[in-house]
Amino acid sequence: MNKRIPVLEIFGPTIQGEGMVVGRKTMFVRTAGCDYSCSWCDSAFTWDGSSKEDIQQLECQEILKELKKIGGENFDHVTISGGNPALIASIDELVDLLHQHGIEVALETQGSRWQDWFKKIDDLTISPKPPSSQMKTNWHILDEIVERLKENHISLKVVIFNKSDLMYAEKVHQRYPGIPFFLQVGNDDLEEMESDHLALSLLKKYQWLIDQVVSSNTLNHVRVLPQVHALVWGNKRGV
Ligand SMILES: C[S@@+](CC[C@H](N)C(=O)[O-])C[C@H]1O[C@@H](n2cnc3c(N)ncnc32)[C@H](O)[C@@H]1O
Ligand SMILES: Nc1nc2[nH]cc(C(=O)O)c2c(=O)[nH]1
Ligand code: SF4
Ligand SMILES: [Mg+2]
Repeated sequence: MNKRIPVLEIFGPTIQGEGMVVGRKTMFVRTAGCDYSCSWCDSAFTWDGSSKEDIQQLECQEILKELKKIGGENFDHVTISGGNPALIASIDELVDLLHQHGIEVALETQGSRWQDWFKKIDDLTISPKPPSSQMKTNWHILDEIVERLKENHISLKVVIFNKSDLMYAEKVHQRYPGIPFFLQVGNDDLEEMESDHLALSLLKKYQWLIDQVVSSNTLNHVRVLPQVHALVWGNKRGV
């Protein structure tokens, strides 16, 4: 087994800008590689080859050292995202190491692959992909992942760009009614470098999404959120 983890960036402390622990002070570890290629991925550099020279193969001790170097004593929570961290078996050891140091661990993944170490994650977000992404959900795998995690602190988060994405979100929520459910504003302005312009357009999209959800009779026990980090810092990397 390869004990090293392909890491593209380590950053923070910042706040978790999305979903179930939004606002939580956290560090990020972003892994390289994804089994999907979503049309609107805001982290495409993790899988499209454009940053392949930045990938570092790190042991978990080295990751902890880098987290401490950047974050000092100013954090007690680490979010592992990607790419898809669920491709990497050796994250198991990283989760244990962080826990040994009193650090809580969150995970962002799309629900396409299972790892046994999911059971140890403190805040686990599963983000199945709607039609606008051009990806196809494997419902059998998703059913199994949700079933295995029913005792854990998990949530479902669907990014919304249009009405067919909303219909997909309704389907996901109806399929897993007991799981905390988040709808997230989609950002299709990934080239906008003027953060004020981006914030304005994202707020308009947030308003549209709220309007859609309040007028739905299937999306009742749900939460609607923007990507807070995109509102504050725009499309900047490493925040
Ligand atoms: C970059 S992904 C990495 C983790 C995992 N591959 C996944 O998709 O869940 C982290 C989160 O960002 C969301 N995301 C990616 N691109 C986005 C965009 N353009 N607008 C809004 N959310 C986006 C994903 O849906 C996911 O919830
Ligand atoms: N602040 C902040 N919050 C986030 N939540 C999920 C992120 C991700 O890219 O997975 C992300 C990110 O990149 N930055
Ligand atoms: S699954 Fe996540 S990282 Fe992979 S392409 Fe989609 S949004 Fe990007
Ligand atoms: Mg992101």
